[in-house]
Amino acid sequence: MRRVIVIAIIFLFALLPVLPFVPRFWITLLNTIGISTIVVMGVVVLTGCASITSFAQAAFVGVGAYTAALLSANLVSPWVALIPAIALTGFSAYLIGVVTLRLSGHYLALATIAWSITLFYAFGVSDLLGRFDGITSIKPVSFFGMPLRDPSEFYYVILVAVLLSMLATHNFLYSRVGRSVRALRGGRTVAEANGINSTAARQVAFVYSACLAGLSGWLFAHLQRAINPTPFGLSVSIEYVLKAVVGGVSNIGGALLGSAIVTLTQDQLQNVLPHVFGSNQNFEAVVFGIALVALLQWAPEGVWPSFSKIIRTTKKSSKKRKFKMEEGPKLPIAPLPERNTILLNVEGLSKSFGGLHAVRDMSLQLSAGEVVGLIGPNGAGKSTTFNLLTGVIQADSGRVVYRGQDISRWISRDVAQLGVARTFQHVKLVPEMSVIENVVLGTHLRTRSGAIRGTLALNSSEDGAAFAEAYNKLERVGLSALAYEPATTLALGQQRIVEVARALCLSPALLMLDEPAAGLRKSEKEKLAELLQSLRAEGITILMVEHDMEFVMGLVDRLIVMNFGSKLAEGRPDAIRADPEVIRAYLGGVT
Ligand SMILES: Nc1ncnc2c1ncn2[C@@H]1O[C@H](COP(=O)(O)OP(=O)(O)OP(=O)(O)O)[C@@H](O)[C@H]1O
Repeated sequence: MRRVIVIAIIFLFALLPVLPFVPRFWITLLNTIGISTIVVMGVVVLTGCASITSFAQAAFVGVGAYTAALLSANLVSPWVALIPAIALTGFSAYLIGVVTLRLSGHYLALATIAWSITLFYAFGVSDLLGRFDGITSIKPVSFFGMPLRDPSEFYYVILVAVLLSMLATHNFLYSRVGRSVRALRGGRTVAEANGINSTAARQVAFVYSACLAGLSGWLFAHLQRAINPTPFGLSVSIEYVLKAVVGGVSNIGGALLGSAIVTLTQDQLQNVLPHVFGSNQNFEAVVFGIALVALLQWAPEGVWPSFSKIIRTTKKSSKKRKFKMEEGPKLPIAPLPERNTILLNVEGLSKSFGGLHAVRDMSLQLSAGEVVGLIGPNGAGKSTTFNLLTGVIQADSGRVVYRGQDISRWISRDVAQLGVARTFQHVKLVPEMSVIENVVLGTHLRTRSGAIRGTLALNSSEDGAAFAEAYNKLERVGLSALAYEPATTLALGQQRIVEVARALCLSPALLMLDEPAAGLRKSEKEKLAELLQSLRAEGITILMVEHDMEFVMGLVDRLIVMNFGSKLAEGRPDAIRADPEVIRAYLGGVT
């Protein structure tokens, strides 16, 4: 049904230019909205998914437009110039990204402003690009020998470009690489812990959004057939961000909605206000600014969430994205180390924060296949030890050897590559993703599809296998019934178990669980204990921080007790329970 409605809407838009009662300026407005939607979709990918704010998008449109104008004027047909226009824009974004994406937050936003100004003046002072007068008489795009000079003819090129870029962006965002970009919304720590290179993911988002801007620039050049630097300046970049914010940065539909709302509102204000105020001053900018502030008060997440809610209510259905699962090619499984061999050897690990010794001269050893509990009072240094072992933070001194390899200076994603999976004390799920999408992030290192395969939807078999694996792990932890729910609607205890399922998707040899039983009910704890026992039986080594002594004592082979950053005691549960030092420091206060 949904497909029929979409096809009907596309058909209606395709008919517009030939309907006699449709005024010409509608087509002009729709062309503007279409060209802008493609750029704003890039802003959605950047800001809504990768948490990057860029004010350089108009400048990237300029790179695409000038490349198209130069190539088609001097050398080749406009169609042939399309690929270099997109590729050169993407490449310039890659170069800019290499030097700029190390920054984050407002420093990054400021850097993109600097790039925007730089490129604007580069266009304006270049003789090749016609300085501030620009390039005129750009060749029109031809279709089977017929030049598309009229905006109502070029409208179809824009319509197809908008539809294809929406489809491509959808494919991209729901592909393996797109998910790694969206995972950035959960923070870089969780992305890296699952083996995702968060810097590369940011770079991919930056290049992808620039490619969309390059396509938009190509369309702009051949629609206007004359370009100069003005539409590629900073104020236009700000307008693109504004459109994304108005529409809603978290959805592709928000790009279309935001572009349409802002473009149409600006147009109407320009028409109406001179009559109201009796003068041709720039009143629309003032009224538009006030309307925008009011809108953001009413809908801080943009218009799309309210809009989609209305559609869903009228359809009387709840929207839950399902994913194809394929039992065909299984994902690779890393062989487990031989039972009882030394898996992890930690010697003299220390870490201070300012003057605080969070971990002090900590040593421990894990053998393959055992379950070990790391316990101790609050602030004893357990989570810091976890972070040191998994490369989230670097130790001041000491050595970590995993399966014979010194990994003391390794970063998180490289440690994950060795089959070390973890959960977090403070749950780290990606809020914008469903439960199963969060879990499938754990398969990142066991899958290979790149951005191009994903964008062209050529990854369905591997993706299907990844989702089958994720569903399988959710079944294993008892949460498959909630697979398609938004992750953050689950109870906190269940969210912890989702993290366990995600960690299992990594096919780990060492599973490190930070307070997995916190927030669980008794029956849920029993199920978790059963799961951990079955993992032990399979040969997976488990290191677990836990405060629930009843849970931990019945499960572990060995306990390591920490206090004030150091190891206080180590031994079998019975011995630890009877240790007077441990009772004094910790167990005396724990029930
Ligand atoms: N990034 C940080 N910056 C500064 N201090 C930190 C940081 N991380 C941990 N600490 C401090 O290091 C000490 C050990 O913290 P840690 O979280 O490792 O303890 P813990 O044993 O896991 O405690 P809990 O059981 O309460 O989680 C605490 O005093 C904590 O405040």
